[in-house]
Amino acid sequence: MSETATPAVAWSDVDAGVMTITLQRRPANALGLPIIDGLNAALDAADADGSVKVIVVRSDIPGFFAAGADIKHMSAVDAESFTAYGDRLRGALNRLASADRITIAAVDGLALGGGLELAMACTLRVGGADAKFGLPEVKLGLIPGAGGTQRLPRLVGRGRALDIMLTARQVPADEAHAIGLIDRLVGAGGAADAALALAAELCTMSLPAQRAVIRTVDAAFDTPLDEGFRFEVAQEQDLFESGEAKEGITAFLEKRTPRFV
Ligand SMILES: CCCCCCCCCCCCC/C=C/C(=O)SCCNC(=O)CCNC(=O)[C@H](O)C(C)(C)COP(=O)(O)OP(=O)(O)OC[C@H]1O[C@@H](n2cnc3c(N)ncnc32)[C@H](O)[C@@H]1OP(=O)(O)O
Repeated sequence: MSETATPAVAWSDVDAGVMTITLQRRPANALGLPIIDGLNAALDAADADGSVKVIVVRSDIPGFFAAGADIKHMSAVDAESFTAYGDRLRGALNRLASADRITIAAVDGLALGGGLELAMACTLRVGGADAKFGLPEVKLGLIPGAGGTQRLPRLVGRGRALDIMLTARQVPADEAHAIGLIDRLVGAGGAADAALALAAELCTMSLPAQRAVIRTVDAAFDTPLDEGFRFEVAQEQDLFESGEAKEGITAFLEKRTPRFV
């Protein structure tokens, strides 16, 4: 089937607070404009629907989550276009990273270059045992220019990040889980189902409280400790005065499941 017949990105209706975004651009989910624009369209749909609490990003291409920026297109653009297209890719990934909801990358197969940078822009990562991860840009004379040099060290530490980026090697899923690059390791081919199960579990909690946890944890990487403690207290205070905390505390005392918004 031609690429034009099948959109590069599809997204589901919202099911109990969960939206699934599926990357389906053959042959390798190369991150060219079809995927960049499709990802933005999917995020527009999520923003338009106030009921989305968790987004799962998965691939429908066997063997690939996403193989990175589109090298075929890269060979055909000049420096100005390279930067312009790069800005569009970076914009889409940063929009994913700042989505006002939890995002989970479900990785079966290869997540390389911009494909891993897309996964690292998500809140959490679930990897199947057959998944492999890498930032091989130095093989192309480039660097991971869609957030990889900033997000990978924050996830795995400076030394491991340099090892992965300087050697351009592919990191198997069990190692990726051991070093903190992925958060859940499941059976081969099982990442999407496991991510959806995790999403359902997350949807039973308070999203405003989860957003505050993400904000305060992310602040820890760029904030002196005392300032971070103050930020944490301020977040806690705001939540305690919110209806969410009142519902959560009341539900506990009434021995029932909280009904969060
Ligand atoms: C209009 C938009 C323009 C976009 C371009 C400009 C954007 C600029 C962005 C700025 C940079 C941001 C930072 C990100 C940078 C990157 O991500 S650079 C790319 C990093 N990724 C890689 O280096 C991986 C390249 N691929 C491979 O190494 C191998 O393909 C593989 C993944 C290891 C699989 O190997 P194998 O099983 O042998 O299969 P292949 O035959 O090699 O591949 C199958 C088909 O898939 C195509 N393909 C694979 N990767 C890409 C890719 N990244 N871009 C485009 N196409 C890719 C490959 O060409 C094969 O296609 P066919 O030959 O047509 O079958």
